[in-house]
Amino acid sequence: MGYDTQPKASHFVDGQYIEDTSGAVMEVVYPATGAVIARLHEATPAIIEKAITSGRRAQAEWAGMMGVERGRILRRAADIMRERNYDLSVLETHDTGKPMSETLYVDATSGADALEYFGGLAGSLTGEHVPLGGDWGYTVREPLGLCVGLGAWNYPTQIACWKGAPALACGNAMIFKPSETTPLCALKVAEILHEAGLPAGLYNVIQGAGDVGRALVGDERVDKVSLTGSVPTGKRVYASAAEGMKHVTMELGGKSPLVVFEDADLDNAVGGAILGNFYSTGQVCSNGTRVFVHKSIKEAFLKRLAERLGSAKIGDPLDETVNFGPMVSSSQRDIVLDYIAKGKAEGARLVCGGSVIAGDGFYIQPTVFADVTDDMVIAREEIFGPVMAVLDFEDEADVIARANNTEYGLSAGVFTRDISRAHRVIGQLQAGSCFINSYNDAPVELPFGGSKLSGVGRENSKTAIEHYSQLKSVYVRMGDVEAPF
Ligand SMILES: NC(=O)c1ccc[n+]([C@@H]2O[C@H](COP(=O)([O-])OP(=O)(O)OC[C@H]3O[C@@H](n4cnc5c(N)ncnc54)[C@H](O)[C@@H]3O)[C@@H](O)[C@H]2O)c1
Ligand SMILES: O=CCc1c[nH]cn1
Repeated sequence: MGYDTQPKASHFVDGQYIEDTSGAVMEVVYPATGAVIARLHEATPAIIEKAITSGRRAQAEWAGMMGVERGRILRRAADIMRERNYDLSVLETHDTGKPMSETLYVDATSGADALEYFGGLAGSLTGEHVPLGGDWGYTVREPLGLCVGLGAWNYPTQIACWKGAPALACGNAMIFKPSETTPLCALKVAEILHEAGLPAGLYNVIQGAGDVGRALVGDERVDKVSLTGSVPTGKRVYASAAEGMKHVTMELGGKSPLVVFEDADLDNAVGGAILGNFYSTGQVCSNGTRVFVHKSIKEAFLKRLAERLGSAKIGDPLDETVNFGPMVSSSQRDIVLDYIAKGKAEGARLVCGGSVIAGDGFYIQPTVFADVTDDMVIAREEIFGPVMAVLDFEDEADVIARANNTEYGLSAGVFTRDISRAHRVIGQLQAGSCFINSYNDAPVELPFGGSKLSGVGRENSKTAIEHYSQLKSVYVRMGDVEAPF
């Protein structure tokens, strides 16, 4: 069948596509060519109001349904997503520029995993019985109410599902606002959920940039906000949510360390560094962009890395043999080019890449800097593009201290054949999502999220249930009440 990149309308609210052409025009640009592939409108106050009122109305009934019934709908949506994986992957590629060699295996499939996993859990979200001598108590797990999801542009389908699936499983409604850069995929998630039987109003998608997000976060009828985005946005959204004492999940940025010891399997370590720096053209929050390599193997590591980067197939992301696509936008590419210039100016050694690739799309070469020192800007700030910084180390305690010397704490990885060292080092690294002899795996069964400035709360796994529900405690007295007077 194939999806049209121009959706029927900009927003999906109360079970149907709706439009309000008085909202500012948003042009959707295909990163591989620079062509405009859709025109949408930002949500107006009227659209925002409809999303909130329909969400609240629908949530009250949804919360009263049995968990297994809610779960059945989510699992049906997962099946539909898997059936439509090809078309969803083509759309994801148009939205983001990520190559089909990735989107076919990661995006809708990861979204379907979340729907399936939380659909499976929905029937088991119970409280507990607490014996209290002659009396007893019990807890009831209740939904939070109306949740708002705010998405980043790197994984539009995955983010829409990672937030929507646990929210709905717990009996909440969700209004999801995708990134203004990649607004197309979440509309398909909403369509599929409703096709699977989700009652109207429970998963509304509305479009817009920061202003629309701000209006949602500031509305007193919203009970929870889950943001995937940058640290500066996270600080603003967290502060605004705090005004209304709303629940929050913050999935923010990082500058994560990947430590390669001298006994590591070299090709596996190089593979991990490639996955942690160049997958999705480097636009992954958890990327291990500070690669600490033991001095004794540094040159061998760099040689093998340069060889393997030489075989990257850069090009049309719709060609399934291509494995490195464009950046999401020209402005993001400019940010990355600016960092590359800073790396050169600060005296880092450019091992490979460093330039744009001529043409209409937003391509840039996979770039590796060596001899990077801790104080350089490219070792301190999140670049969110295909730029790897390789730093030397010789001592375990020293590299742990240097790896932790950052305000971020999203991810960390270690490559070594010494299993004791692997666990000892990971145990001391300050990060929420860690990897041993691997990098960037994000299965739905494991919690995902950061510490320090990288975030609050966790997505995925049973832990996410804690972030989309709350417990009511009930004390039951079996005898008479003894009052003092
Ligand atoms: N930890 C994670 O899971 C994760 C995953 C993907 C991306 N990220 C991070 O996201 C960033 C890149 O994405 P981005 O550029 O889209 O992030 P961003 O912070 O610019 O925007 C994120 C979302 O917040 C919205 N927004 C912006 N200002 C707002 C405000 N004041 N109130 C409410 N909403 C507002 C945007 O419209 C967008 O939908 C990187 O820092 C990356 O590390 C984190
Ligand atoms: O971009 C961050 C979320 C993520 C990590 N791996 C896959 N998705």
